[in-house]
Amino acid sequence: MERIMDHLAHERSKAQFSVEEMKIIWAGSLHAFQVSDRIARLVASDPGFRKDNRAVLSRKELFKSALRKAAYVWKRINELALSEEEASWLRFYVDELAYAYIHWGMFVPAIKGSATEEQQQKWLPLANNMQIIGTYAQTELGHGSNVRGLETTATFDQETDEFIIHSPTLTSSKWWPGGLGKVATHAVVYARLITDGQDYGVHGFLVQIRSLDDHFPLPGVTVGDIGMKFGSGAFNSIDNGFLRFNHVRIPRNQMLMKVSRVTRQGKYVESNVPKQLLYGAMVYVRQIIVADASIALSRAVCIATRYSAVRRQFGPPHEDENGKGVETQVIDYKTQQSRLFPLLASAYAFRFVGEWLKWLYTDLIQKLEANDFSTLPEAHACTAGLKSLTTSAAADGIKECWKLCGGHGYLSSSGLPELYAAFVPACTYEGDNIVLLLQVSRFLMKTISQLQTGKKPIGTTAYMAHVEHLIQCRCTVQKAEDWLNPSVILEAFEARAIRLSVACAENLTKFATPLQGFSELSPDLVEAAVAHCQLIVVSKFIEKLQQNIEGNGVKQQLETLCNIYCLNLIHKHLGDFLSTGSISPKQASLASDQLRSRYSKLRSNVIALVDAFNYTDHFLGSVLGRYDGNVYPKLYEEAWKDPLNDSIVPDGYHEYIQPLLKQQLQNARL
Ligand SMILES: CC(C)(COP(=O)(O)OP(=O)(O)OC[C@H]1O[C@@H](n2cnc3c(N)ncnc32)[C@H](O)[C@@H]1OP(=O)(O)O)[C@@H](O)C(=O)NCCC(=O)NCCSC(=O)/C=C/CC(=O)O
Ligand SMILES: Cc1cc2nc3c(=O)[nH]c(=O)nc-3n(C[C@H](O)[C@H](O)[C@H](O)COP(=O)(O)OP(=O)(O)OC[C@H]3O[C@@H](n4cnc5c(N)ncnc54)[C@H](O)[C@@H]3O)c2cc1C
Repeated sequence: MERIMDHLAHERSKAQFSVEEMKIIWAGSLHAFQVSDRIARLVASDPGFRKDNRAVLSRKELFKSALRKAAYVWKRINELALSEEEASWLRFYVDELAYAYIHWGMFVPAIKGSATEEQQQKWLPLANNMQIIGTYAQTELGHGSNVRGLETTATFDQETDEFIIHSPTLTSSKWWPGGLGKVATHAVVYARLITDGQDYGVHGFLVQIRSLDDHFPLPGVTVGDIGMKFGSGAFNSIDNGFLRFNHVRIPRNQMLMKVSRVTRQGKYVESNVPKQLLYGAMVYVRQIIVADASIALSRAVCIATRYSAVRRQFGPPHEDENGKGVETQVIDYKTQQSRLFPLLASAYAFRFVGEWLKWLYTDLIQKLEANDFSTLPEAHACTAGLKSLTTSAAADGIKECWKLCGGHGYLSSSGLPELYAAFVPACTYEGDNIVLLLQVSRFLMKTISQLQTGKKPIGTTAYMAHVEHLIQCRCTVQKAEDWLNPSVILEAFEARAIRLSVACAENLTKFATPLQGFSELSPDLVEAAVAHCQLIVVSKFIEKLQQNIEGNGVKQQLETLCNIYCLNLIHKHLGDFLSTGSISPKQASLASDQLRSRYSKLRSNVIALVDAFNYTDHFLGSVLGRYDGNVYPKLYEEAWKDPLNDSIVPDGYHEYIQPLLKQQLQNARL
């Protein structure tokens, strides 16, 4: 036991940089670090937030436990008079999915984004004080990605000045909204607005669904939970629900009227605000999900890295500090490094691109407030594309992390199965990842067609202004060290992205209609979108390194991580880089040489780099990822806690094992 604990301490002593300074870089600022650190410790030390028994609870127990915790969170927020920032850290570190997640994450943002000032004044205080609990009811049983295809209707009745909300078919039943099944009292419901016999398409409506007195569904409302979901724990603590309306009436002023409104006379009036703002809550949440992806991936990487330093298998005998022969740490296998270190680099890359996306979103909101809608298409493309790119990579990365931990990674007590089960639906919710990449490719094709009209591309597509150069330029790398030059890397990624996009644009002209072309070429369009989004991540990482980064050795570590992130992408997408002629086979081979050398450079710093995430053992929820590295005794202790070990002889022995053994013994004796 002592040896293992000493072992991680020894790893920490090898770090060539200031972990404390890196913690601040990871958190985003000294202030963010201090607040999050304080709240993380507060949660970890409060037995009311215990979560180590989640995997063995039944669905009903798990759900009730999540309700208890959500109520306790609210109590503590009020008792401690936490600020909004502190409260959101508290919810984050409690790490239990419950109705509050959708209430704060989507219901409140939907009201803020789509309701008029007057409506916000009425509804936001109710929501902010939890006098009502809300959900976001958009998806239907038959319609998820295709929002324009939603069937629920909201028909204006001029006589009573009300909308009649109705589910005309089974497929129009709302399906999936979180917190809807058993908890929410209100919902922002997306429905087709019909007035004067005309269908004006999908709009948002605020609908009360349960009584505030006895919690029963209101007349005309049928509501329930959609059933168990993938994995134990994870999303099963939340009541994703179904909802049907049978001619439910709501006052006209419960239509969210920022984008358009219906007058007392039933006239549909559009404002000067683009109708896409109705989808504003999705842009907001997609931006947050990018930050979530870096957190989910960094948690898994922290577990896999610490465990890889503790775990020893095979190898020439080494001597430990006491001169005793020991096996090789699995982290020293080059295969382990080539699977793990790019994930560590990705966690940092996603953190920084998430930071930038938050800035882009804040900038968008400021512009929208000033009636400047010019950056909305780019913000939509960036949030959609980066949500897709980072969640797919993080979900795959978490899965890889459990494999990196071998058999023990498959144990619930490793924390990895639940982390994976809780995170993998991020590839689907808030927009299926492929559907979102197709949105990016549409934006790219539009940008390319506008180049011919002389329109100057801006923001993340600014590189397209250099199309003539990027189409014919040759990568200048001649030796492995040349791959450490950020401008060389950037140009290779720009060349690959633009060449894939231009090839798609040219191929699209060969089809009878754009629709047919988009359909036939959609796999290529998705690849072009991925290349563009990877370029954004690469360029934002490089930009981060150009900032003033303080702390002994911190910048050097970030440079190595950035090199690994970029070179590993080249290695993974070599087909694209070679087929577009963005680099040559010889240069690809030099990139691999450089990548191997970066792994060796990073090796002694990896434990400190995951320590910089500053995750408490409570938040990590993993025996394998414990800070002290004391894995084996704790695994043994955890095994004893399983309910199956409550009794020596298992329940069922007398019914099923004993008679079987007896029968077989008798048969043998005959
Ligand atoms: C697939 C989508 C994006 C739209 O497809 P489509 O029908 O082709 O286009 P539209 O006619 O709707 O759009 C016209 C125009 O607007 C652009 N646009 C689309 N969305 C946005 C947006 N959010 N912001 C700004 N602009 C937008 C679009 O690109 C078109 O531009 P053009 O210039 O080409 O005309 C859409 O239907 C969609 O978003 N589908 C995904 C559905 C989804 O994400 N649902 C989320 C439900 S809530 C949820 O999942 C909650 C989960 C819980 C949790 O978060 O934990
Ligand atoms: C855990 C979880 C929580 C959720 N919470 C909510 C919530 O709170 N509120 C809410 O309203 N919704 C919620 N959803 C629903 C979610 O938003 C939808 O599942 C999502 O938008 C995808 O839609 P879908 O499930 O209908 O998939 P589909 O659109 O049916 O996708 C199925 C397949 O078809 C492919 N596909 C679809 N369209 C195209 C296309 N045009 N081109 C190429 N391929 C295509 C997809 O790539 C996918 O492979 C939640 C979902 C999950 C899993």
